[in-house]
Amino acid sequence: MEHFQSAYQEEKDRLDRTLRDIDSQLKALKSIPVYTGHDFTEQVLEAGRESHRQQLERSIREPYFGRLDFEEQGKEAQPLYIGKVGVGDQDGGKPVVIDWRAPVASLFYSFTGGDSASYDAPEGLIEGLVYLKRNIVIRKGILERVVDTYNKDSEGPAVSDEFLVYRLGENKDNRLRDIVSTIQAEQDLIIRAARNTALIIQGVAGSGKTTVALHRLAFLLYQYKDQIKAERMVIFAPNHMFIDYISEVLPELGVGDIQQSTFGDWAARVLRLDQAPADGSETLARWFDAGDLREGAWNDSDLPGRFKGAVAFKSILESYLTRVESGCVPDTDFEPWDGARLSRNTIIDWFDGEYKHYPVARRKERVLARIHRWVEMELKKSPSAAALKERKKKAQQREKAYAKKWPELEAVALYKSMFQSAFAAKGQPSGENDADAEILSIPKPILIGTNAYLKKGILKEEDLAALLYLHSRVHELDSKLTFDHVVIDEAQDFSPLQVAVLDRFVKGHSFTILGDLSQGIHYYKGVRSWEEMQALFAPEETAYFALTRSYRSTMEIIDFANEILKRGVETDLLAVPVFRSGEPVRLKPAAGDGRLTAISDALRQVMTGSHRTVALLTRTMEEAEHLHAYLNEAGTTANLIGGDQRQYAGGISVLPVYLSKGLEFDAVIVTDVDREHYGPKDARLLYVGCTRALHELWLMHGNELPDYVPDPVDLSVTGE
Ligand SMILES: Nc1ncnc2c1ncn2[C@@H]1O[C@H](COP(=O)(O)OP(=O)(O)OP(=O)(O)O)[C@@H](O)[C@H]1O
Repeated sequence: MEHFQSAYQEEKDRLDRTLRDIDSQLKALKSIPVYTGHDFTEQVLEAGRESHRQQLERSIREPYFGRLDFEEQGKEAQPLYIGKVGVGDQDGGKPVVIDWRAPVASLFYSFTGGDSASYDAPEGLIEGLVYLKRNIVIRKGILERVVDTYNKDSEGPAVSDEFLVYRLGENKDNRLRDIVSTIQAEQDLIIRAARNTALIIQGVAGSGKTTVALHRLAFLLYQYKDQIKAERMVIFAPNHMFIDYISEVLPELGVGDIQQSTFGDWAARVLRLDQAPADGSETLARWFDAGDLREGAWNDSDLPGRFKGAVAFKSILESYLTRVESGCVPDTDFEPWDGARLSRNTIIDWFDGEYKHYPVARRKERVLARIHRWVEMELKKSPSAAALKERKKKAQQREKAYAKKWPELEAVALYKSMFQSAFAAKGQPSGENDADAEILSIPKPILIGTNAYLKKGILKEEDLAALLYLHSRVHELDSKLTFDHVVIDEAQDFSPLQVAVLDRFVKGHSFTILGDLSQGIHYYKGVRSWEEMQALFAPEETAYFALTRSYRSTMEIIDFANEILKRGVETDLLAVPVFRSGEPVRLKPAAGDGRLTAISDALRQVMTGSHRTVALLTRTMEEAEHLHAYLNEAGTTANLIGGDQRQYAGGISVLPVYLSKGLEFDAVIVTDVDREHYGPKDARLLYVGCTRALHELWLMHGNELPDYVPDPVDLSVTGE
């Protein structure tokens, strides 16, 4: 007790000193008049002062969150205070607060007890001793809590989770938050991994994948500030509401300007499409409406998304491109007017010789420009002004007609013509060359289906990766469109071809790819194993990490969700809970006429707690609309969330379970947990729903529970 009191007093004194220091730095900065003139050097200095001012203003509210007493070999032990931003002392000398991303700060996260400690620094491995690791909670400049997680002098467990459990027990509002004060060693390894590697991370639900990815971006920007720019980094997320949900973490970490996009939106920008083709509503309905629609559609060759997302599809595109390239130059000489002739052989020499190293669209452009120059030279040889005029006119017409004989080399046009020629060739005697054979390997139903909608000018989400691949092969990539680093969240719903295409847009395979195969509910397009992604890279270009601890939910919820997985999906990817106990999971009947009343009763009971966010997860969109209307009528304010939702407002949300992926709520009520709604293949979907809950989980069930829902008597589940 005495120790804690003295620790508290010690930290309070230190905090007062730090705040005074920051305050006087701020005052000094503010006393310099803001420069508004045109001198460039002065403008740069002013921008530097402004960003320093902003940093200090953030620091003064919460200057640091941790302390580490470290004795570097051969030096004296000293306390290091670690914060979200580094603060130097008034004279720019010794740091008062160390940035959490600095090499020495990694000890704060990686040290888990023991006699010696070390960390990697630019100058090599630094070794020494850790005496104290302390968490310090400061809110609005006031010291709230001091918790020692390691003290060399005291007995007991080396590093305790007490502080982490305290943080996890808090209620959440409508945004994801930073975790700088409690990053775990396994997460820190990923955050600080080297830049030029494709990291592939399998993390169970709630293991912090999204959070870790965002912290990694902030780390990369700090560590490689001269080589990486925020605007050239991107995080791909599944939908706009999710982007809104994560939108505050990066600014909190002091890094803005990082692009956040869905794959569809980005593809539409690159391909200059008017609109991003989304998963069609009929696809979603087919896959997420309860019932038998999906039966018999689980083979890859029946699933267009799986077929078009496979790396094998890339070789089909390649061989089609080879065919297009070899047949690009029209099979006639070029005659700008009668009597003048440029032989096809000369044109082929240009196309296949001098310009060979350019992408094909550029080769075409160059050849046509050269032909034009040749025409101009020839025109100069005209015998009279009248002949010149006449020839010029003819040449213009014929150049235009000749250019038209070249194939159109835009991605969409190429893709369409590929399907058309495959369609036309089907049923004909076997292909004349290898290229034909490749194209003809497209399964018939996919060929017929795709050709039919392409003809109508429709594109689907499943076509985007192939279109981007074609685009990147025929055009030179605009450097404005390339990335320094790419994060793919919910990557289990990405296809290998999507990643292969992105690899063409990113420097040095600099990827962070995160997902959870147990949450692979977009089965019709996503990956089935991480090897599918790993195979895209050479072994030395990629690294695999697994996150198995789950931080979001209580032990009761995790045990329950794990059981669903064990029974419904054969998997060894089970979550290990942090020791945080809460309410038992509740199973309540809600069927027939009393269904809606039972659900709203459950909601009322849940709302008596201190929860700030509660979700009602229905099985389909239609049921969400229905339930929402019912609650509204009963005077309960709730937000209905649909597929095109752009913002997440918190409070009570009603949404279909498949849209809840990636989000979390203090309490979750899953409705209609019965065999009619959750068929044998829906265990993953129910798992996603259950793992959205932080503190409380209720399942409202009809008459017959699916086999994979555990018996309330087992586990710590209460039922009725
Ligand atoms: N080290 C940590 N300290 C405190 N909280 C953490 C830590 N790691 C994760 N969390 C919390 O756990 C929750 C889950 O994190 P996050 O959403 O990033 O996980 P995820 O793996 O992306 O989840 P899912 O796949 O289920 O969507 C968040 O509330 C996050 O703040």
